[in-house]
Amino acid sequence: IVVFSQPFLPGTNLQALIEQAKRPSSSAEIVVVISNRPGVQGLKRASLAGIQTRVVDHKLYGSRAEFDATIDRVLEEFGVEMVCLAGFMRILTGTFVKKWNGKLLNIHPSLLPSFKGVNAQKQALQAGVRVAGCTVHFVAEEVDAGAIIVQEAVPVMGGDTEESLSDRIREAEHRAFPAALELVASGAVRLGEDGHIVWTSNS
Ligand SMILES: Nc1nc2ccc(CNc3ccc(C(=O)NCCCC(=O)O)cc3)cc2c(=O)[nH]1
Repeated sequence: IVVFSQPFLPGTNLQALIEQAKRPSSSAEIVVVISNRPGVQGLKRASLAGIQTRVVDHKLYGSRAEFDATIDRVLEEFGVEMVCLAGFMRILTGTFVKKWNGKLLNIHPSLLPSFKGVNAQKQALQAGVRVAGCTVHFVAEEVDAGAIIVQEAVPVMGGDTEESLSDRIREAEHRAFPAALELVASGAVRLGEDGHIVWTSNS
């Protein structure tokens, strides 16, 4: 699998995936970590774990299509079969998403379909919900609308701030993303032709 990360994020979702893929029982192996910016925490974490890294700086490309095509070339170079987006905040083109349909996972810090887009935790607080959480989904062309693989709920506590709620959701993310990685890498779950999740019978 490969993971994309973003500079200001601590790369803790990537770290959770690195630790999961290291388990002997894991069906996954992280072969490369790609970042769209140099010098990010995720690249350091990957190197520490002995995983190859690449930087594809989106600012060097004239279009999204060229940026995505370069990422696709790196994925093919490493023989990647599945991609995990961890803090990757660039919207991917339809061409890329179609090619990797059913192989591209993303984690979002809300119980989709509620609170799509950026600052989902803040949206939850402003909506006054008492239950929040995270969602791992297959990436579809429409942002944050792909088929849901795993969700985990967390309580919203009185006095919660965007930071305290984000920290609680992040703990859930570190369980949900590795769980989803295994479900898809092991073949227990796949994306059906109709765009819905298919659970293999013996799972
Ligand atoms: N086509 C497709 N691509 C994605 C790329 C990243 C993520 C991660 N979650 C994301 C959700 C939202 C955004 C967003 O709105 N960023 C501000 C605009 C940045 C830009 O101009 O690129 C980015 C990533 C999800 C998707 C997705 O659901 N579908």
